[in-house]
Amino acid sequence: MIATVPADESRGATDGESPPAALFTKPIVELMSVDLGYASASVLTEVEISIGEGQFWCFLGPNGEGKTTLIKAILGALSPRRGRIFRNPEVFARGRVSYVPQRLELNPVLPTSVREFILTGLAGVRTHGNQRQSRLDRVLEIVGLGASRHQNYWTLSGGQKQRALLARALIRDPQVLIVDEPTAGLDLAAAAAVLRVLADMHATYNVTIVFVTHDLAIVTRHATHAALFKGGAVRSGELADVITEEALGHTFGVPVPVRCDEDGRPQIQAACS
Ligand SMILES: Nc1ncnc2c1ncn2[C@@H]1O[C@H](COP(=O)(O)OP(=O)(O)OP(=O)(O)O)[C@@H](O)[C@H]1O
Repeated sequence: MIATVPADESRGATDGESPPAALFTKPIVELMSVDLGYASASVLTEVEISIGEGQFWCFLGPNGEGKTTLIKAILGALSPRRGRIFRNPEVFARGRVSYVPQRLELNPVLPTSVREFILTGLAGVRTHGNQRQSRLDRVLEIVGLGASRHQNYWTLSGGQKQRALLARALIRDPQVLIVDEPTAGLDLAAAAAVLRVLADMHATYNVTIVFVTHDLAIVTRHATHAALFKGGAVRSGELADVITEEALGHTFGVPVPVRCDEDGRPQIQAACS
């Protein structure tokens, strides 16, 4: 696990007993006593969350509780009404954060091949020589859309569109990938394909993942950390500290039986009768 230090402390250790400096990575993003809202409407208050390098976060909670609002604040698209947000400049200033939205608001009348669509993800990224092509080939292979590269994006199935959206995010070579309900509405195989890509990005390339989902099975299987959204409050931290019967019951208003496996990882017990 990667420990975090407050944003204003410098990296590295000075005494011989300390762990390697790499363990003291600054947070990618940290919110301190942050309030968020729109016009006169308050959505979240007193948010405290610290997202570190290589962590896999799941944001979980009923509809309309502020998950997307927090993502907007993390991305800098919504200013806090109160409190402070630290964004690690080594990550944010270099454009190494990719966001996959829930839906894409584009005009379907525009003819766009899958290839052209994915390449729009390189906007603002300097590439040299044949880097664009090699990046494109790589992400098409990762998401399994190589054979569809010349197809019209708008004729793809829902699952394929979701994978193209993911490829458009991956082509920036992100250090942080923020995905808003990428498996919603997908069949089991399509959802599994998207999840495989995210899990592989996390495990193989140490990409930090922030994943909004309503699926508890995904949370207990993949997350290292979780944030629960309810009534304007966010409860965040390591998975075992957050995914408890008490916290899930409070968040969803129904009992959710939780047991821990031998590694202390929370598991949701199936509700079979
Ligand atoms: N641009 C906006 N202007 C005003 N209110 C907004 C705006 N965007 C969101 N809201 C409101 O903020 C609240 C939180 O919305 P948000 O989209 O963050 O919730 P969410 O947890 O992501 O929901 P869902 O699970 O349905 O995607 C809702 O009451 C919503 O109506």
